[in-house]
Amino acid sequence: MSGKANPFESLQSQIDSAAVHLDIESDVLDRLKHPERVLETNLSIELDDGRLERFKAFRSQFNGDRGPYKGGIRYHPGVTRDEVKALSGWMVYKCAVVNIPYGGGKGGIVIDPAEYSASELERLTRAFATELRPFIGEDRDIPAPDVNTGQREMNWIKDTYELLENTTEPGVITGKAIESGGSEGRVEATGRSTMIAAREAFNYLDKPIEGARVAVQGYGNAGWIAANLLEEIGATVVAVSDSSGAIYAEDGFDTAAVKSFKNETGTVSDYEDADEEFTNEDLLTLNVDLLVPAALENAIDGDLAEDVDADVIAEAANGPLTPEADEVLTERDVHVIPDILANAGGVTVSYFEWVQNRQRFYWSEERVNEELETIICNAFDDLTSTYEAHDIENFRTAAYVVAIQRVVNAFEEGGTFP
Ligand SMILES: NC(=O)C1=CN([C@@H]2O[C@H](COP(=O)(O)OP(=O)(O)OC[C@H]3O[C@@H](n4cnc5c(N)ncnc54)[C@H](O)[C@@H]3O)[C@@H](O)[C@H]2O)C=CC1
Ligand SMILES: O=C(O)CCC(=O)C(=O)O
Repeated sequence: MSGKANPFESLQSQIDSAAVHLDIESDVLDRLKHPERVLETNLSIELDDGRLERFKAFRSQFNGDRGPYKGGIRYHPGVTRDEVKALSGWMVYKCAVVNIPYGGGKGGIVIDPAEYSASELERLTRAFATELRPFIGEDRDIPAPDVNTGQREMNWIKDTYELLENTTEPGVITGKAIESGGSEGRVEATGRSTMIAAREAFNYLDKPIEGARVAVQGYGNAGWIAANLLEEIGATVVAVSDSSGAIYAEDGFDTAAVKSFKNETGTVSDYEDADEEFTNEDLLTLNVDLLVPAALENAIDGDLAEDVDADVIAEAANGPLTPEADEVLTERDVHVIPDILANAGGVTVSYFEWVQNRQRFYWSEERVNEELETIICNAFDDLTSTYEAHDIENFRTAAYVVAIQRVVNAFEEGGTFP
């Protein structure tokens, strides 16, 4: 996690901004701002050289009013208890804004996975799955991938859970490999919803997406797919970055070629067809039509927001803007498509995966993408009609108004979503 803002306080401030537009009792509001429970555990595993090492891990279950807790597991040295709490809260409102029947959860292990072997990571992941076992289940809490985790880790968790429970329950986790019960389209889903949300926003704002100049911060699962699909619909991706630095091409990148280069070398820096290399800060303040932060929280704070030179920001990452940045950008008339909508494709296709697992009936990629398109477009329409009807200051607050109302309705109806 970069920057100084505490992401849990950012979440609470986003909820407060929306509550102004809603008629919610203060005790109910207070409940919406705190996790129901947080598991904190120490995982000791044997390293390849025989030593033991201890890793701190968390799982936060924020709110289950609309269904089982749902959300990814992150492996990163910057993971903290408050970060996991914030990420689990964002999941609650994300699932509500796209209207899928889940609450929100999130987990993390404090580790730089690049420093460990595959067998060490497997032992650690299986140890975490063993700790999580009593708290998860297809109707209880359903983890998924996030930063530095993917199909491999999800398969290890599923396998450990099923061995311990002596059952077959692929819906206990999503983001699995296809052969283990994963869904077509899940790997691409986060970047796909970012593209759809950006396309809808440009349409709403009467700006052409064809030829729009795009900068993407973070070239992992979410960022590279968003870049690739935006290129596919005619935008020009002029800048991309990862933790090693940023690169620029005036006429736009062949995003798939940059990805192949990153796969080979581990970074986007030194990519031969770039016009220039610069810093991540330069990328965030580049003159573009669309900026896509797709790395970590707090990428843009209030000071940096003064220098942002984009018309629209689509948040593929969770929490990339601080509340101060939001204030500055609203003032400057920069439209921000919030994370809880822009990156909701990931959890939406996780929902499709869970449905397919439970029915033991698997969909084509075409069907997955069509259903995803419908859900994200409907959510964008809900957002903009609320934005207009209540004369709300920005898209983020409008999204929270829609989402909070749905959570409160479920709570007041006295139980979980069917
Ligand atoms: N994977 C998923 O399904 C979903 C991911 N997200 C969010 O998207 C964001 C990225 O996640 P993934 O793409 O899955 O992770 P990832 O691990 O595949 O990629 C992260 C990328 O960010 C880069 N990065 C890290 N720090 C950076 C910095 N300071 N400046 C520039 N680049 C930096 C890394 O080098 C890497 O390219 C996170 O906020 C995550 O929570 C949100 C919804 C679903
Ligand atoms: O696929 C999921 O269940 C959750 C993905 C996730 O962690 C997120 O949307 O931030």
